Amino acid sequence: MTAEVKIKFGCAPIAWTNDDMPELGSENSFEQCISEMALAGYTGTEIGNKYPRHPETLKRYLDIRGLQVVSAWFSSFLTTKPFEETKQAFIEHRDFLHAMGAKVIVVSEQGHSVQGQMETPVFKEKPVFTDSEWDLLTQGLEALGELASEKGMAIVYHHHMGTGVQTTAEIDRLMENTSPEKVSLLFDTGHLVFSGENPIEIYKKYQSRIKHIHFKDIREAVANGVKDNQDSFLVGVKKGVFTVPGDGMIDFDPIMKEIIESEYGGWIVVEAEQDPAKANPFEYALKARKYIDRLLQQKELI
Ligand SMILES: O=C1C[C@@H](O)[C@H](O)[C@@H](O)C1=O
Ligand SMILES: [Co+2]
Repeated sequence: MTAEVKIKFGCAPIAWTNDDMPELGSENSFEQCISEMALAGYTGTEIGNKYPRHPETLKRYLDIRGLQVVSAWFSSFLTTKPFEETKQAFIEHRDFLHAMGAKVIVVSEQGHSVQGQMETPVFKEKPVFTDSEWDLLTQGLEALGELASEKGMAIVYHHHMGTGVQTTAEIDRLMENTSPEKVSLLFDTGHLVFSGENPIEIYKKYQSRIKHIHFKDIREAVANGVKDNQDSFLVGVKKGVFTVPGDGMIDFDPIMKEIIESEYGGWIVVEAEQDPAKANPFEYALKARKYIDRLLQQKELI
């Protein structure tokens, strides 16, 4: 090794069983999922709906496979529900992740979100927050950030297709109106490129606040089709808009260069939801791991 790579690589279970559409991959078991992740060379995992929710039980399954919990998704409803409701659910989620040794908590605002709606065109009908909803969001996120820091953790905000924080302007507004001490950012390559944003620009601008990364690639023709046909986010996923890094339109080489130059020391999680009946999750997880290794080898980092 010629230089120190501080990045750790994890894999998301969504390629085996999709939490947004549990019928996708319902046949894949929890143990198959984590065994295949480990076999493909990952050391971290996020949490899916088949994972045991009891920390000691989950640890037993993961430890013997050399896996650790990196984070897990949390849906906030700061713009549509009383803060207390989000707060109670968040504390439960935080305490579980803390018991599992995770350092960051993925948060995404689902108030007015269309990401889970099968019939709603994702580009045309994504929500746009009003000024007062923005205030509820930014103040609520700062409060969640304070709750996270009570346990030495941080919240990482997940910009997402079909939500009120999707575009560059919306990410900018969120970052400008929240304190870096309380709200960090998750950088998801797939969502940025699908939305038409420039991932390098976002990475450069917010590298000091990016504490978690999701790597996914985009099948360009499918993404264009989703836009032209006015498909929903979920229909786009079923059609195969997402795939693993190295299999789509995104050039990860300059992205990896920025990440390495910024001395990023967190996790990069390969998260490429697609229909497991069409894209074997183990095969694709391995393909991504080999592609990432090739990128690091070209930079003489491994
Ligand atoms: O991080 C994520 C979690 C999923 O549930 C979501 O829909 C996916 O697209 C994603 O990026
Ligand atoms: Co993601």
